[in-house]
Amino acid sequence: MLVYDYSNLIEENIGKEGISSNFLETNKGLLQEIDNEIKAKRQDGSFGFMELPFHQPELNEIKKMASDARKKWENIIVLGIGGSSLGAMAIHQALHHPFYNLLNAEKRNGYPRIFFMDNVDPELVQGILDVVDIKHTLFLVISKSGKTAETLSHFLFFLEKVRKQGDPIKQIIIITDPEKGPLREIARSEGFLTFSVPPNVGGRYSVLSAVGLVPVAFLGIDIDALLAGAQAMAKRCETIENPAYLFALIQFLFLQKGKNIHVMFPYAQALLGMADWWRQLWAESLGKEGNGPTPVKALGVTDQHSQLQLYMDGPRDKIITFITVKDYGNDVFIPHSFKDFPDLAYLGGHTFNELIQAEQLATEVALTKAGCPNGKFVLDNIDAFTLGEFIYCLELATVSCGLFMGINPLNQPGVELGKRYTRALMGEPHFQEEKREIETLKCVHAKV
Ligand SMILES: O=P(O)(O)OC[C@H]1O[C@H](O)[C@H](O)[C@@H](O)[C@@H]1O
Repeated sequence: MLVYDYSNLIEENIGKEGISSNFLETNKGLLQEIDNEIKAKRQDGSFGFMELPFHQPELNEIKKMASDARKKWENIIVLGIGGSSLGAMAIHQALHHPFYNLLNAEKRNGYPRIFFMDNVDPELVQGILDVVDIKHTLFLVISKSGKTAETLSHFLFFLEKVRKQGDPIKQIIIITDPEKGPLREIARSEGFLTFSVPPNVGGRYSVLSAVGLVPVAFLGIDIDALLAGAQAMAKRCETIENPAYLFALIQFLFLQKGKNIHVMFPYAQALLGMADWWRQLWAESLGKEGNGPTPVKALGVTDQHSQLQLYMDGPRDKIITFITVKDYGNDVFIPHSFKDFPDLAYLGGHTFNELIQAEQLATEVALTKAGCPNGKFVLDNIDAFTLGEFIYCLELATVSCGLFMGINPLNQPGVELGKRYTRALMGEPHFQEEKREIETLKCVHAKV
């Protein structure tokens, strides 16, 4: 069971930088208000992501399709960006192999290799053709809006290749809004197989919909367990003192104290993708109206040797959240050699599990001693159930934090403007006004 430990955020442990130990009492009224608002928004359908663990009309179809088709394909290429790829990428990385992006060269236990095309760098687009054989590749085209330029460009590029070398009807699956958007229309007219993203679930909250479930089902990941974990967390969140609300409230209280850099620091290589997924969720949801925390991802132990000096001794503008794992599942001993060298001898006979745990605890205690607020999510192990708990917890925490801050955690007006400018620059005729704005923008060109 996922636990959120906030001991080192309390004054008694951390000193004057911390929050008072009766912060829960003091904020009970506020928590109750937010809880009421969340329940109302769930009821009126605004927070559609809260239904995903319980309501999956396409679940059986996803499972059947994935189990029938996965042995057939050598490769899966996901064409999607942001919320349409980060979640599946994170789950895959967490449950399959921490080096998934390096080791994609081989099929894993008979399941397809997976590639996430989440950039339009021409090197990447062209480069994938050296690695996969188009004839043996299934494409998952994922876009909630169906309008994202990056995803549509990839779609056009690969569709042409498939038309020449394969069969688009067999090789392309579209995941998009059930009714509207160009991808839905194209799927209808071309007859592509589709799955739906519920209209009331925004991209970055969609990992537990077909957006995340379809790609990971193809890899043999237990999507029932993923949803069961999310359900279990949702049940825990029926009472006010739950990990999601407390995490959100604490981040909010520290934000008010000027700690506007929020660091997610997993001590597990496999969870780096989860920190990346959370980074989008937190940044796009909470960066609004001139306010908001800057989410940073770090990796234990790697970043002890890169970022920790700054966290420990730099400006007091950070709150750190470790993610720790009790059982890594795969333990490895450090051999006894060079017993006469004290610098090596003490390591021999320990496991790497012990070493990573010791390094995490050492960092935690050092940060606490230095007065740097730090909390932690404690995971028993890394499995589909725990990831489901974690995902739901952080999604709920994100909207809660947004409500504490008094902003809308569901929109992303800043990103939308950039998307419109891209379309204007690429010649989309409906975006003439944006084109004029770009042309008339009086920028000072200061260059050396
Ligand atoms: O799923 P799509 O509609 O293609 O959107 C993909 C991504 O586009 C933008 O960057 C949004 O800010 C993200 O929240 C979204 O996940």
